[in-house]
Amino acid sequence: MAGVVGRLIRCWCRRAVAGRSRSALPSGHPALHPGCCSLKVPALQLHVSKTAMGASQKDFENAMNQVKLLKEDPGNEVKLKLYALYKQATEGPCNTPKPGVFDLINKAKWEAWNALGSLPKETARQNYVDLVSGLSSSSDSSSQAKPEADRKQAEYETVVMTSEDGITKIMLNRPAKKNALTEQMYQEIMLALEAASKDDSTITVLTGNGDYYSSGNDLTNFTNIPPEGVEAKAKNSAILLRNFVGSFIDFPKPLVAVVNGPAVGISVTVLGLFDLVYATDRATFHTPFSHLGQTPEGCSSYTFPKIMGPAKAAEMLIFGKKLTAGEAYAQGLVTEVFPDSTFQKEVWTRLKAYSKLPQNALRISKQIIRSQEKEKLHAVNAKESSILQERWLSSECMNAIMNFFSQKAKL
Ligand SMILES: CCCCCCCCCC/C=C\CC(=O)SCCNC(=O)CCNC(=O)[C@H](O)C(C)(C)COP(=O)(O)OP(=O)(O)OC[C@H]1O[C@@H](n2cnc3c(N)ncnc32)[C@H](O)[C@@H]1OP(=O)(O)O
Repeated sequence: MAGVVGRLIRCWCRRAVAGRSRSALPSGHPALHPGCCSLKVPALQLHVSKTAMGASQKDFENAMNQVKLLKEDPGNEVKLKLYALYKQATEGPCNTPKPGVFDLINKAKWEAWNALGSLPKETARQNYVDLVSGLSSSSDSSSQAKPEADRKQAEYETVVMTSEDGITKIMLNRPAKKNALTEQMYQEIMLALEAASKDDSTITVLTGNGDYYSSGNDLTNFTNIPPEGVEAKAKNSAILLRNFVGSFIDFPKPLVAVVNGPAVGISVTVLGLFDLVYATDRATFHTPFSHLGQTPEGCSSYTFPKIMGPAKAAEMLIFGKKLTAGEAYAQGLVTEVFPDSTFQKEVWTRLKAYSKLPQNALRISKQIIRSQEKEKLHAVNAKESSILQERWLSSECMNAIMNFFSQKAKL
């Protein structure tokens, strides 16, 4: 553990001495880079959508996220199209000098972009959204060819995904670490939610294995600093956080938290985006953000004051007051509390009964309720993530993380 503390201190000092290092994200398209495969560049036949100029900035951002979740490599030709449309949509017509004849990769990218001529930004944005939507549906249909049960579990190491009786259960599975959320786990939860949104189940459940629901963000996430530096890490983490919370905001089916024990940090804040929260009476709800030099996420800066009123939300989110399950119920964060001895039995009996209700009616009712707020929630998510990106670089945050590891090292 002393090693971890040492690494943290070195990273922090490097940042202080070296000043601001640049982002690890390459310029150009955020997710796909045609340069890594073959260099054949076909003539680009760009399809101009019937609904040109209809895609909003949010549709565009969703499509960019969708690209990251594609299960199959779409190939060089498509990647070049995506790259070109992305550049056209964000920067307009190609405005950079043509790369030299031996700079094959950048030349291919430049030619793809340049081929779009003066295509309006809005049309490029719409074409990008259309192209991604086509890719997502074909990647879904090809993955459906595999037996669902095999496909589901084989993809995950940190969560267990099962489907039974119309209920898909996503179980956080690092009980020895109190289900602290590693970067891999954030990714796997997003993938699992994506799969659950498309499977034939009626209800999706998130729960934890062991005595904890989750102890929140795994603090060792702060110690894996890439060579690009701590700022690049913070930037990538803010993108990860935003995508993670976004997948709860956009989840289309009834989503239930089965809170089997204490919950900390981000595992608490996203509860405001669930449709039902069932808790054992052993559960507690704790958001020690200020203690960690951090600020609220998971849209809690918006959902908590709405759910429990600003005064109680402030006690939790600003001052880090830990709530018992009974208190969380009284404040509207929890739907119902069950005695620990009968928790699993009672909750699953209830959920099995709910899962027999007409599937489409449940889904549509959820969407009516949530759609009123979606735009707002995405805006709050973006703001919270960008504030945290700055916070993670603060000495308050770094010192708090070092304290956690120093305490452990002393034990
Ligand atoms: C810049 C990079 C960021 C990248 C992240 C991307 C997106 C993140 C966005 C969210 C940001 C923050 C939101 C939050 O979630 S803040 C809350 C963070 N969580 C905590 O502060 C909890 C820390 N843990 C504890 O206080 C205690 O462990 C506990 C949960 C109260 C349990 O105490 P205990 O005595 O019952 O058990 P303990 O022996 O401590 O734990 C068993 C082992 O598990 C390890 N562990 C538990 N929780 C965490 C954790 N959150 N991170 C890392 N490790 C954790 C603990 O260290 C023990 O390990 P070991 O057996 O000693 O090896």
